[in-house]
Amino acid sequence: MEERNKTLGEFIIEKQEDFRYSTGELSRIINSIRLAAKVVNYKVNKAGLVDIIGAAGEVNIQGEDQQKLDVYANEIFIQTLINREIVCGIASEESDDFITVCGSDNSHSNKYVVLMDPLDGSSNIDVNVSVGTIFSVFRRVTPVGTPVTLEDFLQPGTQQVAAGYVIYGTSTMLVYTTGHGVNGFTLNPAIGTFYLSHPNMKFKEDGTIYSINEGNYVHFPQGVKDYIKYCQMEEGNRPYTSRYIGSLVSDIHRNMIKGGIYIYPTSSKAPDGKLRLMYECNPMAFITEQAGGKASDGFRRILELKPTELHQRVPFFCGSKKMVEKAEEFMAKAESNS
Ligand SMILES: O=P(O)(O)OC[C@H]1O[C@](O)(COP(=O)(O)O)[C@@H](O)[C@@H]1O
Ligand SMILES: [Mg+2]
Ligand SMILES: [Mg+2]
Repeated sequence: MEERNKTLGEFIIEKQEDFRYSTGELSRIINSIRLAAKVVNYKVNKAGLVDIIGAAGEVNIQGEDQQKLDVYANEIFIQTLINREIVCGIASEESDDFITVCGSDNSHSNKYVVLMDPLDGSSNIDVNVSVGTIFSVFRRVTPVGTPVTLEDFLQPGTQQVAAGYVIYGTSTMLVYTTGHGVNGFTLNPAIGTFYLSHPNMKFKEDGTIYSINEGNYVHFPQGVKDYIKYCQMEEGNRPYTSRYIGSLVSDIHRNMIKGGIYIYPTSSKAPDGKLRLMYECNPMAFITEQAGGKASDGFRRILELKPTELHQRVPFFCGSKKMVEKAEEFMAKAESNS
């Protein structure tokens, strides 16, 4: 069958042997994410019609006003994973603590935990701009048959067995890796099937797009200010193009296809940065590296950071390898001059 016409289901069955742990559980997790994404997509596409825009009236553990779609997406993904009894634990941006999934036989027999940002880009919901979902999968480290512990979640990103994102944009796509490259599937809404539309996705080694919220310029570290000025200088293929959607998934997806860098640095307003290591930076870093790009906190490889808290934030530099390396040069130079 022509590669592009392959469905996600056919792809998973064929690649079964590619999974780092060739077990049906991992493919069933990806399939469950697919099913939940279709349900969320239905609402996202009709947000204005079905009154799922606006604030839900609660503040989440991040101290952010939860949007109705944050809450809805969180419930759909969590319930789907629980009902299909394929994971032993779930952590979410929208849930204070991790969720233990013991199974109907109370056996805690499953081997994988899923961490997720159920709705990424919340500020875009009310203005009809693309949003996403991000997920990360680890194999538990405590004994199967016992309740999961925080230790099963707080693993360095290098231990991920799968990671992916859904982008609810001009089309809905599921992009994921199991450690053997990155593949993108586009939903055909007429029949509700995802088709392999972007096989073996790769980051261009260099690029001319930089994505950063320049409104915070005055609050940025000197190295970031110096890199922004570098991007804006008239020299060679610069000035670069500035593109910032305000949805991590969308900005990184575009930069992967066109070449570019996304930066969410520390600032006097966000001393650790804004993005969360466990369910935003780790999964996007795994995908980025699998696509030949680079992801760091400006100094250290994201995937090697040892997590200490479920919702911890880190600075995030992610994208085309040469662009991230150039930004890291400016960070190191500013550090040595300080
Ligand atoms: O509005 P800011 O501060 O530039 O932050 C935008 C960033 O915040 C986020 O929306 C954070 O994700 P959530 O929407 O899941 O909280 C990213 O998707 C996006 O890149
Ligand atoms: Mg997010
Ligand atoms: Mg979110």
